[in-house]
Amino acid sequence: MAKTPAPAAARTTAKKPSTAKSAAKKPAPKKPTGQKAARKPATKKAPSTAARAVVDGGVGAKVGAVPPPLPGPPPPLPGPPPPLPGPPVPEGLVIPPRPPLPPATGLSVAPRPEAAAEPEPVAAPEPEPVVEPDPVVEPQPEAAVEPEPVVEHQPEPVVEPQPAPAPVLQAVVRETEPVADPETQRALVEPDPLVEFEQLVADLETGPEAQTEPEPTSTRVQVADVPGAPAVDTGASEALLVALEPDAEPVADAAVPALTLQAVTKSFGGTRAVDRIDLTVPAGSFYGIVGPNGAGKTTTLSMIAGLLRPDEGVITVNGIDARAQSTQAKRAMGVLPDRLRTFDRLTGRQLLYYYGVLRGLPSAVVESRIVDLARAFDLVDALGRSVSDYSTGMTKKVMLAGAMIHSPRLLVLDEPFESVDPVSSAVILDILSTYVAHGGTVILSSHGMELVERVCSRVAVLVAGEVLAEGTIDEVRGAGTLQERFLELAGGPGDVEGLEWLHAFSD
Ligand SMILES: Nc1ncnc2c1ncn2[C@@H]1O[C@H](COP(=O)(O)OP(=O)(O)OP(=O)(O)O)[C@@H](O)[C@H]1O
Repeated sequence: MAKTPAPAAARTTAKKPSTAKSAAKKPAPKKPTGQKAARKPATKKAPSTAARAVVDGGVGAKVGAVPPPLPGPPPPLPGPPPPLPGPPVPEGLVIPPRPPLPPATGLSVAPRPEAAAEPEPVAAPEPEPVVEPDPVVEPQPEAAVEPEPVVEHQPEPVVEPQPAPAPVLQAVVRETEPVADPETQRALVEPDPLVEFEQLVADLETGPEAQTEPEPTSTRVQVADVPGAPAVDTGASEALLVALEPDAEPVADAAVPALTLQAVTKSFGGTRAVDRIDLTVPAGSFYGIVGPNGAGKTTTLSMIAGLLRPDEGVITVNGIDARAQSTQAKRAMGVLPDRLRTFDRLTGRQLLYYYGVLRGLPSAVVESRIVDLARAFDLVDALGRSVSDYSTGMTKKVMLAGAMIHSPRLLVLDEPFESVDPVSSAVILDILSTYVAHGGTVILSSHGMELVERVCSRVAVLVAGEVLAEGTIDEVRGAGTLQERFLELAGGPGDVEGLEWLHAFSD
């Protein structure tokens, strides 16, 4: 097909893109299965004195040497275990007000039956059990202070009570460990403290307007069935949009772009991932970033989201310098990161609750929005399950829901439609389009040229870290399609010569 040159209107960089393809990214790390180590039997009975003597090879290990039963009352159970070691709380962390704990959640640190039965007399003094009936002497102090039962059973009561807000917070803090895992946290390759958790914690400082946000009167629209997919509640998306309509508070200056990047640069070692790019995303626009693998899309979006720090350049969000006033900038954003890193040992409901309360929303508002989001994203039946057991598409949907729950003005979405089924994609598109129509701004990356062409108002073509074309869809694609223009800018398909061996089958 003949290639049509881009119109002059499009801001198209004349330079020829590098034909060298960037190295493919490492495959996403396998999701943890969340299995726990098998517990050892909880009630391990202490052997009798004689039996211990046999086991220990002690002298006089004869059956007949079993002493008579103790005359006195049974020794008291060891006291309650020491308090649970608290998770490290980041400095400055302010835990939002929590609703009262539900009854019988198992969160209590009172001694559990297993812990009480656990006292294995490791080195109990044996000498005179009969003449020493004093129950104070008999209980083994080792068992009383042994921390093992506490540590071993600790995770269960935290995760089990699904609708309980308090366990959510506790589990969340504990789940910060994976964030520091170098295998799964590419963003942590550099010594940048701005990780997602910090971002969310910083959002605890959310202003009073969010704290006092009234419960939205979520007009539940009844299900308007999607043909062929009655399970998806598209009506919920409308109800959701009532709740998620971007903050009605007017921006100081409507002419202020939702997002700007000026000469933003990022290198990883010798790899210049983003090379002095300039972008302006008008408020209320649906903005697409496209580019081949390794072009720098994720790096760009991660810098916008505050997950990576630019080496150079300035990013503003609603006119706010994202570096100088990072908390305010982050408060205005909802982020779907490229890799589905999240606290996946929580259930979907817990995760969404966590997203909401860390954004400063009142508990009742969060719970109401969870209902709306779950219906819109077809996650109602999955809310009670651990996110680690979700499919990739389900995980993406619950994280997208979490990005929206505080109705931010700007959504930064890295490949939001990847792995999502067509029906859910249609619902998400519907939600996002209406969100933009109500004044919200979406910036997303995608490999779907047809989708970008259809839904985005503006697009930037990023190749080898540089913006080679930017403008409205019509400006960038010219007389052809966006796909044709993309291939022209990205250097066309790779060279398939040399693969003839593939056609000479090995069997
Ligand atoms: N943490 C990192 N450490 C080292 N190199 C990195 C890191 N992150 C990105 N890169 C490199 O930066 C370049 C841009 O990567 P990036 O992930 O931004 O591309 P992308 O356009 O999102 O690609 P894709 O379409 O495959 O998702 C690539 O060469 C990549 O290998």
